[in-house]
Amino acid sequence: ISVKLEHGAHRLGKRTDKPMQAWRNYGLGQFIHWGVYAIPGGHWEGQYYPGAAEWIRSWKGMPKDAYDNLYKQFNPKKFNAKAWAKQAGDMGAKYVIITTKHHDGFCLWPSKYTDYTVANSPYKKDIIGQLVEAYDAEGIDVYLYFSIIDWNHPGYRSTLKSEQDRKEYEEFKKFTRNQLVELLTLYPSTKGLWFDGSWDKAWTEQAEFADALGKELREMIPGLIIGSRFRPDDNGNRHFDTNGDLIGDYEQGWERKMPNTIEDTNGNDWDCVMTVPENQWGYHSDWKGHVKTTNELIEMLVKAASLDGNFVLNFGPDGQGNIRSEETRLAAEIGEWMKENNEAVYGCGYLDWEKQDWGYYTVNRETGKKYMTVFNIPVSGALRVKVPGKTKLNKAYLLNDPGASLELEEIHRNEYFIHYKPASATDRPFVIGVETTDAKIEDGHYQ
Ligand SMILES: C[C@@H]1N[C@@H](c2cn(-c3ccccc3)nn2)[C@H](O)[C@@H]1O
Repeated sequence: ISVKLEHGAHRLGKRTDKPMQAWRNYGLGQFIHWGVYAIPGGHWEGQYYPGAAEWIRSWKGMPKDAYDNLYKQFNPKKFNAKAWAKQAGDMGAKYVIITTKHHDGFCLWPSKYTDYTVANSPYKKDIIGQLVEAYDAEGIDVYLYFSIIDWNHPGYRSTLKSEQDRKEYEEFKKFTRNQLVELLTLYPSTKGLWFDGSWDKAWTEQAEFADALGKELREMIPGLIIGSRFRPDDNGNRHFDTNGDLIGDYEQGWERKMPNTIEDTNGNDWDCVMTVPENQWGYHSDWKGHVKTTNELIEMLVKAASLDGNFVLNFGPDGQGNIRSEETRLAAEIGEWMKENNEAVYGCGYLDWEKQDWGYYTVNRETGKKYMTVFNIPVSGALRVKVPGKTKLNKAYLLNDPGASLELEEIHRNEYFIHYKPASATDRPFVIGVETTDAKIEDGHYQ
């Protein structure tokens, strides 16, 4: 039985409107984490900060007032919004999520509700405005990242311990609402908001306020898309309310991790946001540990599409506004692969055929066309394909050579080998298109 909630999920089931259908079909997105944390880039006075670079203010090795004065040095002379948008377009990103304000509270737009903004830095100009314009011009939908946590605002609290806390937090709530209304007013082409830092206990007590705020924002921009990390329900639950229903338009639980099965996704829309190194969102000048390869990232992208999710790859520009060379190379190589294979990603989702070891199935939601993206070629060269009971596999072809059919061998009912040995050694995954029909027998009923 479900309990009555005033501020639980405001909708059950997947949204089917056009803006959400477009969201569902993006496949690949770009995350941009940029702010004053890019200036120290994970170091301070010669000391290496091992944590996530955008969190350096919370590090004991970083004096808070030193950090809070960094904005007086923020003057990214190399910043070129058009170049960033072009690079994202060439990579094949269909949407971008841009940090307007991270946990430190520094605003990349000229907010009139605080002095801690780019307008009061040597750079002066509106960064969000330039990025929105450039990405819109590139045909890449813009989503704005907004952190509820704001270490700069005097009224911010992680928990409310006293009446004084509550009083000051009321000012913080008004400020938060004002900044969000300001952002959607200044940048009305925004397609959605990606909230972060909403885990604090203080915020999870604000069900009524946050529910009303969400309604107000959705009224400002029809079709606005907001994930499950924005607001709590009556009992402080986030992502899923007390009845287990998703609070928001898609599940925002996959940060630096991915679901493995369709069951893991609870049948919801979802996005996975991913860093290139293990855990750096903002610019860190000295990446340590494993840096993901192009093939690893392509596999995450295709795996996400195969499980009805979007994959969002993070970029952390440096203090001058440069995109670093590792990210530039990844964007180019992913883009090269997408140019040839994006038919298996864009507009594609979960095909409920039995998962096989060679890789992932995706199916185009409009056309029903089915794709196999192969990462692991068996030593035999025989790709095993199990199809559902009523399905017959008629043809398999390389996406980049649709004319030539691959040799099919029926093993037994509903199971085939597609014989494939690459002509030359390939170091990238490749896509096989498959054509099927529902298997009927003479008298027209299914076997
Ligand atoms: C999208 C990413 N979310 C932010 C984050 C993640 N976390 C966090 C905090 C505690 C445990 C696990 C994750 N805190 N802030 C990161 O700073 C980045 O913005």
